[in-house]
Amino acid sequence: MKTDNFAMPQGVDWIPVDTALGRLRDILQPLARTETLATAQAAGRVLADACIARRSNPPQPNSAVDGYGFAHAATGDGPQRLPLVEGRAAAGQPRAQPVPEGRAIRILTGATLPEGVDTVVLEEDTTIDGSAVSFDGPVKRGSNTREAGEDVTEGSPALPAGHKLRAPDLALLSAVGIAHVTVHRPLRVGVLSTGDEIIAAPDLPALPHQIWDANRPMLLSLAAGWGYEPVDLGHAPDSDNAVRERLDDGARRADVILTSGGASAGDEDHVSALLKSHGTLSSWRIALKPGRPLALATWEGVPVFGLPGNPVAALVCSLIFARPALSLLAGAGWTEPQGFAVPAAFAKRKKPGRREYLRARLNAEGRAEVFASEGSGRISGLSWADGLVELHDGAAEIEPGVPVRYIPYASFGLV
Ligand SMILES: Nc1nc2c(c(=O)[nH]1)N[C@H]1C(S)=C(S)[C@@H](COP(=O)(O)OP(=O)(O)OC[C@H]3O[C@@H](n4cnc5c(N)ncnc54)[C@H](O)[C@@H]3O)O[C@H]1N2
Ligand code: MOO
Repeated sequence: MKTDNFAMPQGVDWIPVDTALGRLRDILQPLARTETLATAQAAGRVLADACIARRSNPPQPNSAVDGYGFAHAATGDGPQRLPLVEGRAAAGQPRAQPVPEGRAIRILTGATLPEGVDTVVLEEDTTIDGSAVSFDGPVKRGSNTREAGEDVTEGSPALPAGHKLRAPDLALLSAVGIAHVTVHRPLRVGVLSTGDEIIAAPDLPALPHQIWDANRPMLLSLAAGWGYEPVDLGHAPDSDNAVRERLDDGARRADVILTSGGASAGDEDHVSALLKSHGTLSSWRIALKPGRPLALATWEGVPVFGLPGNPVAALVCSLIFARPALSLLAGAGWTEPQGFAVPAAFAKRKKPGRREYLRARLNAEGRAEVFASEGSGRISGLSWADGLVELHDGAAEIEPGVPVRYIPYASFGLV
């Protein structure tokens, strides 16, 4: 981190979402640990260095189709008839002898163009009579061929540092001869739940006043889905010592810690209290619904995101704040979710002052419908939804048909 705390400038009270995001982006820096992996094993990892093409793709000019190759110079308008040379050129079986001007050769897709061939005519556009191929001219010079390096040239960057490797990237790197890549080590994301009412797992008995931990499995799974190493820090009751012990454990085993619960300023909000007494807490009151309280701190130098306890707020805060922040820490840079304007299937009057995220999904007409309740404890709405509708900070009068910004879960890397 560039500074050891997340303090907002003096006088900032309710923090607009964009200000909070800008602040996080300024404060956080990538963690430097890297390792070298075989390209084939590196899917999901983030490149620490640019990958420079060891050779061009394609390495040599070749044919894009099955057909007949020849020198363009010997052809013209109208019917063409070129005698065929013996043999053929096929992928992996290059032809050593040149093709004389005025003659043609049988050539297959992917075959290196033999010397003397710069143009290929598609098999379906030809007729063969004995030892000659006929077709209608004119044929464009270079047609149905692929130039050496037309895709990637040797020595050029095939992929930049910070790129997260996906399946197609393994194809590209392999094609240009890159067998090993230097990648960031996966970010270790510690997840801790807090609260006296929380029972660690649903296979344990719970009294009526107790609830099973819903946030921890959700956050661990989010971290894993984003390509990080989830580190389960368990659950701590509302006691300074218990929370302290878990945070110490987290600082040893994780690069960043997500806690949930105890983030606001109530009597039992031990996470805030403890982080504050440790000296590096900034409690951000964000102009956001749901997810108003967000505690940001460092514990033994490890960034801690104190997410609100309500599961809906915990998820929204994770998607909006933790996701881009973790991406930056992991070396993949800041990320913005991709949203789409779609007509609303609902009506809502919104007051100015807070940005709102509504649990949403697209109906059969491609309109965004929203979950019946905005209650921050209504976990079922998170499962009902396939994404979020984002309502900007100002006032809004939404009627059915009015365009709204819909962000699918998939745009948040939530699958
Ligand atoms: N006086 C005020 N009270 C509250 C405010 C406020 O600004 N002033 N903000 C409200 C909002 S908004 C939220 S969100 C919550 C956030 O509170 P905490 O982060 O301190 O969370 P808790 O009080 O510990 O829990 C809130 C709620 O969530 C349940 N919970 C907590 N952890 C889990 C878990 N792991 N799995 C399932 N459910 C969990 C907890 O039982 C509570 O019902 O504060 C409001 N109050
Ligand atoms: O963050 Mo709270 O859940 O907005 O309601």
